[in-house]
Amino acid sequence: MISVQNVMKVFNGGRPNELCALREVSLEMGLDQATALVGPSGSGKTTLLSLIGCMARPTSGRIFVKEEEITSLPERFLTRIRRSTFGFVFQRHNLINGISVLENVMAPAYPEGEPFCLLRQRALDILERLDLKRRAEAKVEWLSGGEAQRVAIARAMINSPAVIIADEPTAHLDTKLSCDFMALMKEVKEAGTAVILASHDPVVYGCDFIDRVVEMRDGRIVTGSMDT
Ligand SMILES: Nc1ncnc2c1ncn2[C@@H]1O[C@H](COP(=O)(O)OP(=O)(O)OP(=O)(O)O)[C@@H](O)[C@H]1O
Repeated sequence: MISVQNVMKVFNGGRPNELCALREVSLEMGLDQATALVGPSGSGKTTLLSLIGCMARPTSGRIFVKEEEITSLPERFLTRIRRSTFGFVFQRHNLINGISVLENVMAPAYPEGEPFCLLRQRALDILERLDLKRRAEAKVEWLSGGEAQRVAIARAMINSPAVIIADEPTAHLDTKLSCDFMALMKEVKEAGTAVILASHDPVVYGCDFIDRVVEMRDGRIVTGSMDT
C-alpha cells in the first residue's frame, strides 16, 4: 500500500515566487493497482509522482510506502527505498547516449553490487521479454522511438520494483506505440507490479486495466482519491 496523507508541497517557500504545487493531497493505492493521474498542465501530477517516488520530500504531510513512513527518512534510506521499490519511465526516456541498450538497462542496478554476470543475464532476460534482445548491443541513439520506450521500461524493471512510475509516458509516441506501451504496462500490472501513470492521453487513462483515475486541479485531488 502507498498512502499519501494530507500532503502539501511548496516551492520557493518564503520567497516572492513561492508556489504551492500540492495542497491537502490524500490518496491510497494498493500495490496491485494501476492508477492514472490526470489533470491540466501545472495541476501537480509530476510533483506528486516525485514525492511518491522518493525523489523529493513534501513540505508537510506524510507518505507511507509499504507501511514505512518515508517522509522523515534520511537521504540514504530514501535512496535505498527509491532504488528497491520504484522503477521510473520518463517522457523523454532519459536513456544514456553513447552506451548500449544492455548497459542502459543494467545501469540502475550497479549500486546494488550484484555479480556482473547475474545482472547481465537478468537484463538480457528482460530485454527478451520485451522483444529487444537482438538490440542489446546497439547504442541507444540508433533506436526507434518505440524501441527506446521499451528500453526505458526494461531499465525501470531491472531492480524488480514493486511500483512503476511513468510520467507522460506516451507524450512523444504515436497512437500505435502508445497502445503498445499500455499493453506492456498491463502485462507489468498482471505480473504483480503496481503502476502509477500521469498523463493527458486518453489512450493511457482510458485503458481497461486502470483501476482508478485520479483527477487533479490546482494542486488538489478533485475526484478519485478513494476506491470506487
Ligand atoms: N522545482 C520547481 N520549482 C518551482 N516550481 C515548480 C517546480 N516544479 C514544479 N513547479 C510548479 O508546480 C506546479 C505543478 O507542477 P507539476 O509539474 O507537478 O504539474 P503537472 O500537472 O505535472 O504539469 P504537466 O502536465 O505540464 O507536466 C506548476 O505550477 C509548476 O510550475
